[in-house]
Amino acid sequence: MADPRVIGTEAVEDARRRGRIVFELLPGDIVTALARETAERLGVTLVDGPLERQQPQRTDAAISMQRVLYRRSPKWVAPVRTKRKARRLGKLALIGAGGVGGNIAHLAAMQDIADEIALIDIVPGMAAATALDLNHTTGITGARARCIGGESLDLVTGAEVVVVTAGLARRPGMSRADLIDVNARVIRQAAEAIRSAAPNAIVIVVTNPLDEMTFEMLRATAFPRERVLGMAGTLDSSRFRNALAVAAGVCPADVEAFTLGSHGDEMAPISSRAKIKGRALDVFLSSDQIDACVQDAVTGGGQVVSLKKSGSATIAPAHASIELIDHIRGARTGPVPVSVMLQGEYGIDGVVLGVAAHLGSTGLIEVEELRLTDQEQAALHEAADAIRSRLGL
Ligand SMILES: O=C(O)C[C@H](O)C(=O)O
Repeated sequence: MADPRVIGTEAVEDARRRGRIVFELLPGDIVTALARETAERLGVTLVDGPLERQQPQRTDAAISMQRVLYRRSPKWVAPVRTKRKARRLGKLALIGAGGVGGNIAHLAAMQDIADEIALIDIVPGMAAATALDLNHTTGITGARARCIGGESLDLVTGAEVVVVTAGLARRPGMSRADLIDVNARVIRQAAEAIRSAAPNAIVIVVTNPLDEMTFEMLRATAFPRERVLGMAGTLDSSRFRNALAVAAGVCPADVEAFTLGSHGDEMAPISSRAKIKGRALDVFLSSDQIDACVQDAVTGGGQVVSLKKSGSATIAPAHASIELIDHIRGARTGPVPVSVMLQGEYGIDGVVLGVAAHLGSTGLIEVEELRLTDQEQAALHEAADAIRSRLGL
C-alpha cells in the first residue's frame, strides 16, 4: 500500500479535489502501519503540518485518525515539553498572598511571566513582606519582574490577569462546599475591586468551592464568560496523572490524562481517554488499580488537608494556576481543563463546570466538547446538578 502521507499544498488541493479528508500530522506523530491502513479505509490523506490557514478537520474520520496515531507529544502531558516562547504579561495581580498566592508569585517571577507582580492580602504586612522577599532574590536569579505588595485592593489597578486565592481554607473533616458562604463574601469584595480597577482583566479563581466561587465572580463582575476562569482541572489532572504513573511504575510524563466535572466529590477523572505511553490504561493497570487512581485524584486535596491539619495544598495549586496563565499568554497550546460557564456545551447551560477548553490572550476561546462515554457524560450532568443545587439555582 502506498504511504498516504503527502506533503505540500498541491497535494493537499489534489486530495480535496478527490473528496478526501485532509488530516494534519503534528510534529512527533508516528504513522504506524495501522494508522496507514486506517487512513486508506477512511479516505484520509495525511499531511505534514502546519497547513497555512487550515485547521485539522473535526470529522468522525479525523477523530478516528487521531486515535490510531501514536502521538509522541500528547497534548495533556508534561507542561515543560509543550512550553513555547510566549508573551510576558504587563501586570499580574494576586489577591491572596498566602501559600498558593505566594507560590504563584515565586513561580511567575522565576519564569519571567510578567513585568510587575502585585500581591494583596488582608493580613497586615504579609503581601509586602513576600514581595520584598521575592525582590531580594533578583540579585541571584536575575529575575526581571518587580514585585509589590500591600493590603489595598487598589493594587489590582491595570492588571492583565488577576488570580484570586483569597478566602478560608477547609480544615480536616470539612468539604470544600462548607466554605461557600464565607468565601462568597470574599469573592464579591474582590470582584468589586477588579471591576473598577482592572476592568479588562482575565480573572482566574482559585478560592473554594471552586466552581461555585467562579460562578460568583462571574455574577459579581458581570464580565463575559471568556474572562472568568476557575482553576481546578489542571490541579486534579496532575494528581490523576501522578497516581496513574505511580501505579503503573512509569514516569508521569508518559501519562496523558485529565479530569473534568466539579472540583469536589463530583469530580470526573476521564479514564476512557487516558493513556500510558500512548496506550489505554487497561494495558498497564487492572480495573481495581484504575479505580484507586480515580479515588486518589478525587481525594488528593483532602489528603493534604488531613496531613497539614490547618491549611491546604499550596505548591501543586500554584503550578496548576501557572499552567492556565501559560495558556493565556501563549506559552502552551491545546485544550486544557478549566472551569467555565457553560452555554449549552454537553447539553449543560448556566452553570460553571470543569471542561476542556482552548485559552488565549482574551481568555476562553472555545470549549472543546470531547467524546466521552455515557457514564462520563452522566457524571458531568450530575456535577452540574450538584453545583446548581449548592448555589440555589
Ligand atoms: O482541597 C482543598 O481544600 C484545597 C484545594 O482545593 C486542593 O484541591 O488542594
